Formats: sequence, structure tokens, C-alpha cells
Amino acid sequence: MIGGTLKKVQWTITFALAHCVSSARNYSSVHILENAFSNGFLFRQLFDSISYTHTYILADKLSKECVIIDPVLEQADRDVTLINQLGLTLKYVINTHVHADHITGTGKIKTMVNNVQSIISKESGAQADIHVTHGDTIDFGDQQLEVRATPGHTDGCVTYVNQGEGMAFTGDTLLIRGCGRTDFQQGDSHKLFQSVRKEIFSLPDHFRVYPAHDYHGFSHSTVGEEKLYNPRLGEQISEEKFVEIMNNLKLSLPKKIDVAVPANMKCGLQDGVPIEP
Ligand SMILES: N[C@@H](CCC(=O)N[C@@H](CSS)C(=O)NCC(=O)O)C(=O)O
Repeated sequence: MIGGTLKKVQWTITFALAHCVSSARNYSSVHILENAFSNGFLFRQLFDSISYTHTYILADKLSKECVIIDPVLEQADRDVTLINQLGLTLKYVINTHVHADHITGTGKIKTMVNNVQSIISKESGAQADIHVTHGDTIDFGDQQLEVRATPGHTDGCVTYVNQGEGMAFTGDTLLIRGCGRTDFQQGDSHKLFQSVRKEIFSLPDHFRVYPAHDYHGFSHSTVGEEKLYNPRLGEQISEEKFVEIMNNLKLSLPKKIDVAVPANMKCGLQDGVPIEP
């Protein structure tokens, strides 16, 4: 009875929101309602306020196996402490790409946790215990991440999709209301446009989008929201217009690029010792 009433309230809110947005933007519908995660899934989103990086911990509650995505060197102690406090066993340290703005926490975490393996794409050219390519899957307990190649910000960028929970970890490929820059590290605006359209916007609208960075205070978005409102990549933007936007960003280089890229090509580890600036 209570469940039924709650569902009715949920649908009323969804309908009202969809109506407001569609009236304002003249679109027919938008799927704003995000499904709840399943009971066996544990999820934490963390943030580094220096590099504006989001790091994610995903776990299977039953087996207690977990993975961490895009850890930052300076936050490795925080991340490992949290994993231990939650009673989880870290199986994989995963990167979406070779970051240019911060050193990955991968190397340091590998020295702090036994039997953990690092993962990055083969196309990145970076060192790691496991190299993945498009179509591979990463398993931890009953949870699974699908690897989708999304080049454009860098050649080796991938998006990790958790189909079961409706989540896409997009790295720097798709940011909330933005996207990764394409002016260094094999950046290519045409490739990025095609990656987003083919591999991310093809996911269901309610899938949550979790980027590696956010510079505007957002935590996450959805595929449907980004298709409507992303000012660079929204469905109304042509590839030609996107390339023009990207050619005129005029961003300064990341301050740590000269130390971060070489360190991250080694996944933050040199001869068993974490690479520190
Ligand atoms: N100011 C920061 C770097 C900011 C930056 O360039 N961010 C990248 C992702 S990290 S390589 C990016 O793609 N930004 C896109 C955008 O539109 O801002 C620093 O000095 O580290």
C-alpha cells in the first residue's frame, strides 16, 4: 500500500519534471528519474579538490570485492582507509586513461594493498598489470564493467559501463555539460564526437554518467540529460560545430602535465616505488 502510494508520487514528480523541461526546451520527453541501485551493490563517489577529480569505489556487497576508478596520488591514504573501514577487498585499480593533470594513485595503492592489480587500456600504451580493449569485461563479485573504447581526449580513453546498475564512468571523454579537451596527448575532436555519440549516447537515457572531473560542482548526470543540455555535444550540435567549439577553447595547459604524463605512463610506479612529484 505504502509502496504503491510512493510509486504514484514518484511518477507524478517524473511526469511533472519531464513536462516542465519539454515545455521549456520544446523537447517531447526526458528521462530524469534515476533507478535505485541494487541491494548487493555498494558505491562511493570521492573528490580531490586540488585536481577536481572524481574517484569511484564500486563493490559487490556479498563477496566484498571492490574496484577503484581513477584514484589520485594525494588521496591514496584516504581511499585505502575507506576501503578497509568498509571491510572490502580491493581487486583492481582501474584508470580511464593516462591523466595529464595529476599523478594517479595506482602506484601508491599497489604498495599499500596486497594482490591488487592495475588496469588501463592497451591503446593507452601505459604500463599496467592488465590491459583491456573494447568489449572486454571486468568482474568483481557479481558486478561487471564493460569496456568501451572512447578515444578523442586521448587515444587510449575508455568508458567503463556497469550495465546492471545503469552507470557509465566516462573519464575525460564526457564531462557534465562539457567534455575533455582535445588539444594534446593525441587529442582529436572528430574522434571524441564519434565516441560520445556511438558509445555513450547510445546507452539508455536513464544511465548515470560519472566523469573523472567536474569543475562546476556537479556530481553526476544522466545520458538523457547530457543529450539535451550538453552545450558542446548535445544532440542538437553538429560534428562541424563541435570541432569549431573545441578549436576555440583557449585553455591553458594543465600545470602538472610534464610530471603527470610520464608518471602515469608507468601507472604511478617506478621499480616498485610510487612516483611522487
Ligand atoms: N587547470 C587544470 C587543468 C584543467 C583541464 O585542462 N582539464 C582537462 C581535463 S584534465 S587533462 C579538460 O579536459 N578540461 C576540459 C574543459 O573544458 O575544461 C590544471 O592545471 O590541472
